[in-house]
Amino acid sequence: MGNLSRLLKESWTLVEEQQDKVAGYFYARMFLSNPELRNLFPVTMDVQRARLLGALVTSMQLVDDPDRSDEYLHALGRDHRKFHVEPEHYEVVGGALLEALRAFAGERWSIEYDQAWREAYQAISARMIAGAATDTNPPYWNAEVLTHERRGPDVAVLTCRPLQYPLPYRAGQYVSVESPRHRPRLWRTYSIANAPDADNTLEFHVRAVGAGWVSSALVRKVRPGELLRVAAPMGSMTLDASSTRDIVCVAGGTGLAPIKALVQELTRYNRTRWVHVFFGARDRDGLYDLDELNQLAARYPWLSVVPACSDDDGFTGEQGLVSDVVGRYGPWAEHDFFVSGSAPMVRSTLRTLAELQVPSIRIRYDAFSDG
Ligand SMILES: NC(=O)C1=CN([C@@H]2O[C@H](COP(=O)(O)OP(=O)(O)OC[C@H]3O[C@@H](n4cnc5c(N)ncnc54)[C@H](O)[C@@H]3O)[C@@H](O)[C@H]2O)C=CC1
Repeated sequence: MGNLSRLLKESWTLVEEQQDKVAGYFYARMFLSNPELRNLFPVTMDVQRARLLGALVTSMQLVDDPDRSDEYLHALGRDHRKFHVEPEHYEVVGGALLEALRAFAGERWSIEYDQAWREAYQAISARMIAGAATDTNPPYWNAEVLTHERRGPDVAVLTCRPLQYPLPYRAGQYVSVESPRHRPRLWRTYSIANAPDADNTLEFHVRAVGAGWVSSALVRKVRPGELLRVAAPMGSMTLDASSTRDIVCVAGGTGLAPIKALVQELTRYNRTRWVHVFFGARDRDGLYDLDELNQLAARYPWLSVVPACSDDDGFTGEQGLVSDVVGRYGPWAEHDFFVSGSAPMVRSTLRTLAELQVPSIRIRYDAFSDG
């Protein structure tokens, strides 16, 4: 670990347990010094509160890994154009962040820590600003909802189409989505569940969970004909067309979305790579897209699908967490992996794969937040 990243981690431990208060103070400072910034944020701040601070801290942790962070931060800068963020706003956010950290770290805060956060923030914001500046696309796309299908009490599969410009993306990537009618200024990330196609349709798989405000609106309120806003694509869980390795996809719940897009892309050119999809859900109803996956498997001989239920004794297929089920098959040492689901599901799957000696360089996944 480099010195900068050590200083950041060390100083973060001074405030980590008071994150909520740090976030509250951070926003208060920001809005006090620049009241016009308040309009960039949702009316109700509950959900937003931990977001910006959380994203800043995650970005800080990437400072040691310029290759990974460059691509990520350029994309994040492009994505932030949807908030109408201007370069000068970055300075205000940086100032408020430092004030909040200083206020809560107390006497143990040092000049060294102060400089480390300044330096890291400067590097991050420069890359985000550069990413935004080179983007010639609109800050977001207005997209009309075409179809909306409930697949169980909490899950919906919906499709939409950008109105004016096509949205360029790669299969496996994700975008932020806003419903201006039902949840103005609240954005939540979803993977696009289909590969890019000529009619520019985008498919999303959404589960309404707990405090997930945007997700509950997308499942329960949004109807065909309404407009959504969709921001710039992000994420690196994409296919390497030059690889000749066979593929294993591990999906938990609606984490199936990007896997479905990857499989669809493979149907266009794959002849030689075996593709195994493990699809885990709590119960049979949670296997909301299994019929379509089975139809694809019937049509493409290189595709196999293994469904698994973790909380359904009556299910006759595989039982258990999908992260364990994948470990019962194999051997997997020569495969490319794609993993998608909740953060705990991704962590458990990575542990299983590490035990099976799968080199981490062959595993692709994107960190995803719920909301
Ligand atoms: N909607 C989308 O476009 C995308 C969603 N995601 C994420 O996927 C998740 C899907 O959530 P739900 O559908 O509610 O799935 P869920 O929480 O019901 O889990 C489905 C299955 O995932 C596995 N799993 C869950 N927790 C696990 C753990 N701690 N260890 C090992 N395996 C575990 C189990 O096999 C379980 O049956 C969400 O966290 C969402 O953010 C990820 C990528 C895209």
